[in-house]
Amino acid sequence: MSAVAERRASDQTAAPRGRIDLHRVAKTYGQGRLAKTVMEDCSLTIEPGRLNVVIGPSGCGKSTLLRLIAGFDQPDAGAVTADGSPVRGPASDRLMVFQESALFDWMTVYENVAFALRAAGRGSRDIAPLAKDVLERVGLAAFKEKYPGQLSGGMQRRVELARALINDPAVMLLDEPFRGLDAMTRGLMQEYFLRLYADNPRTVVFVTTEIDEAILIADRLIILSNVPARVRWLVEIDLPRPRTVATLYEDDRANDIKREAIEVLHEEAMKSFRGAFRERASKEAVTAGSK
Ligand SMILES: Nc1ncnc2c1ncn2[C@@H]1O[C@H](COP(=O)(O)OP(=O)(O)OP(=O)(O)O)[C@@H](O)[C@H]1O
Repeated sequence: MSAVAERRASDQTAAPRGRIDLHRVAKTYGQGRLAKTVMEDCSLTIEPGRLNVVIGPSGCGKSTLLRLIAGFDQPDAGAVTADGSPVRGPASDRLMVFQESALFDWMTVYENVAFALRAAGRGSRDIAPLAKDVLERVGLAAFKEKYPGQLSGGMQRRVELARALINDPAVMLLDEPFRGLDAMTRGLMQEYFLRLYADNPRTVVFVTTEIDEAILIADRLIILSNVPARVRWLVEIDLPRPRTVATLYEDDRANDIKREAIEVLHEEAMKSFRGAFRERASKEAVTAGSK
């Protein structure tokens, strides 16, 4: 058993952690004429220990949803709770892995991974076996003395995953973690991620814009509407694991889910397109009127 999994197993008497509830959440950015309501009356329950994938039209509020759960932003109305307690700010129990690399360039891979535990006052003897374990799990044990700049994009993302995982958070929030990687590296990262998840299950909210990626990894697929975001469609992805891209291509149920999801996404994207068109037309009217 891995060092991280052992730590988790020793805590098995506790109730499962990592339940997230959003109750009628609203979020607006900006003020006055620049105000943009990104989320309105949005309710959602994320059950503990499941891999939830969130997908939706561009700019619909996917990152906002993660930021509210992480506690980086506060709702203007409604409530976000984690295990029944209001989310009032970031906590080590809810960790976010960002779209872009947030590694410290001046620290080695090992130092990056160990950083949060060191900052929390843990000693080297305590940290070393955990760091060794997570680095092995992401296939980077041989690279622990390298600096981020010496690694490929895929390797940097794996360091990010290791850095989040070593803290053993109840909830992991991943904001398009494989964005920008070439197709082959992305495929490998999905495999790494699924293996890591199988060994270290927990609540995951994973944002992606790729429907194939979503169906490959999800226990549950959540499609958000066009802005203001609400849950538009929620489906259990009850396909057997382990899954591979090749087996999903030939699976009727996977293809049905994909077809339906694409229809919903298309409808929502068209609303976004029409909304942007109307917004532009009304701005032009205001500009013309002020001349
Ligand atoms: N801090 C902010 N101030 C003003 N507007 C913001 C802010 N953060 C996000 N927005 C706007 O809110 C909307 C939703 O943003 P968000 O990043 O949550 O969407 P998204 O679905 O993750 O987008 P993408 O698919 O492009 O990653 C966008 O129009 C964005 O421009």
